[in-house]
Amino acid sequence: MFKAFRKMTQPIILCTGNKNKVKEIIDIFGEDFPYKVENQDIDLPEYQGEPEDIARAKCELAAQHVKGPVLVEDVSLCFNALGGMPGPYIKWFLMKIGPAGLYKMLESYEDKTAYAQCIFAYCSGEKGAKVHIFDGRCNGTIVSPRGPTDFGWDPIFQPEGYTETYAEMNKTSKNAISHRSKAIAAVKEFLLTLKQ
Ligand SMILES: O=c1nc[nH]c2c1ncn2[C@H]1C[C@H](O)[C@@H](COP(=O)(O)OP(=O)(O)OP(=O)(O)O)O1
Ligand SMILES: [Mg+2]
Repeated sequence: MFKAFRKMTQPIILCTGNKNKVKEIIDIFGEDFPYKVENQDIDLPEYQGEPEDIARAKCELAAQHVKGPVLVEDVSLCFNALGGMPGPYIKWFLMKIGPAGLYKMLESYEDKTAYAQCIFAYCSGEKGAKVHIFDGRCNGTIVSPRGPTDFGWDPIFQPEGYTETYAEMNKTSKNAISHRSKAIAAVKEFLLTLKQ
């Protein structure tokens, strides 16, 4: 079946400055993924707005810069009690108040549910090429921080149906159910069926 695919000669450039993302993305694509994916740490400005529009704009900037196939992703952490905030602004909240501060934000609310959202955007980089969007979500609860603190808000996000936070889970378990893996499943399907 794989003979039907022609490997792209040009690598897909994954534009992100986040090394933890790169590791998870490469692991989730897996070894049998027939495209070469290379990371470029390009600091792309992020617009304000809806998550999909942010990812789209980020992808357009990446494509202009790389002038070839690009993949970007934008992650939101949305608290249901707060109408989806911090959402795409989670990075700045995390930087200013940390995971424990984020948990405290929900102190006066009974509803501690949240969802993690990962939006991938792909563009071939050809003139006038459109941006393709892929959305992956994982529902969960915001809890007092537990587990290693090496990746963002992982210590406060406990996915639905699990007793461990993302941070406490081993990487294989997180990658099997995460917002990121759901979005990547859609990216993979699209790229594997791309007519070349
Ligand atoms: O699976 C995750 N588990 C825990 N934390 C995570 C995850 N994925 C992203 N994060 C953090 C990184 C950043 O603080 C914010 C998203 O912001 P976001 O703009 O998408 O990431 P970023 O600026 O680090 O990298 P990029 O260069 O791809 O924009 O949530
Ligand atoms: Mg960013």
